Amino acid sequence: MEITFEHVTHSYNPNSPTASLGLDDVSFKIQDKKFTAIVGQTGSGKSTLVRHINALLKPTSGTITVGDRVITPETNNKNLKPLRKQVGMVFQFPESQLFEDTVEKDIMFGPMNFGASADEAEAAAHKMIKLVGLDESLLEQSPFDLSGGQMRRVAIAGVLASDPETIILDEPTAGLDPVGRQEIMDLFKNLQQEGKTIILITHNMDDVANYAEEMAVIHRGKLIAQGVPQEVFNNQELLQDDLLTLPKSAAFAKELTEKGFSFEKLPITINELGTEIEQQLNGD
Ligand SMILES: Nc1ncnc2c1ncn2[C@@H]1O[C@H](COP(=O)(O)OP(=O)(O)OP(=O)(O)O)[C@@H](O)[C@H]1O
Repeated sequence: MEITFEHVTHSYNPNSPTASLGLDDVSFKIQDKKFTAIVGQTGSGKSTLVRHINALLKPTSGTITVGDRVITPETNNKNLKPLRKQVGMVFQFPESQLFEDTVEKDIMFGPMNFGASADEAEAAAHKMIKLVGLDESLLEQSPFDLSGGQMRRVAIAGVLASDPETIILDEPTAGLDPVGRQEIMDLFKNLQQEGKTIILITHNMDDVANYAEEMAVIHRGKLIAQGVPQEVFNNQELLQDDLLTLPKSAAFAKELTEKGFSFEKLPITINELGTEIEQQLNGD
């Protein structure tokens, strides 16, 4: 689904002395079936931004269009189920939202809430537990007997079980070990290749470089850059003003420029870096 923000401003506690601006006149498009990363410093407004996509937050002014649904300041909370089914959200530390006494019931909760029969929801639980790399035997266990990484996967399976068209991931791999992180990121990439729209909030620039096709940079509630990662990570103004950190490969390439290498554009992945170095050593 294409998602369009038009002049979206969000003020927390408007008309009160504690009012704070979460988003400030943001306009941009998130393309259908693409993998888009949202980056920015802590407190820049990333979570505020994505919470408008399934109307968990309403704009103070402006509109958000999600497929054929338009969200405005007047949107009320009735009839949001179709939107919430279309747009699945994996929150930060989603395992904190597990609450049923078995893993199976936890994964079945979403689909049943959206109208699936118990049989359909059970079939979805069996499919999703395998998809997130866990053994089906865990379905009968209490989610609270699992490791942190397993709980995280169960929570993700619960969101996927409703088969949302768009999946929003708010730092889904925070606190996971590198192998677990890569497995989860590969899962999201596979889902995107199967036709889902993926929106990822992350502080990990290597994940952006390796997985995202588009990225948006938020700073103090404003959208300050958007484009393909290779272009955005080569935006000198953002780098000079410390509004963006570089992926490891690009940072390493930058250091190599002091050792006689030169790059027309900083390579952002290890593969690109390897190819560039090889060509330069061979004098190509
Ligand atoms: N419920 C709230 N009430 C008041 N202000 C809030 C609330 N939630 C967020 N804010 C403020 O809105 C701004 C944006 O916060 P937001 O959580 O969207 O940032 P973020 O980029 O997701 O941060 P992080 O990377 O730390 O998760 C911050 O100044 C924050 O203090």
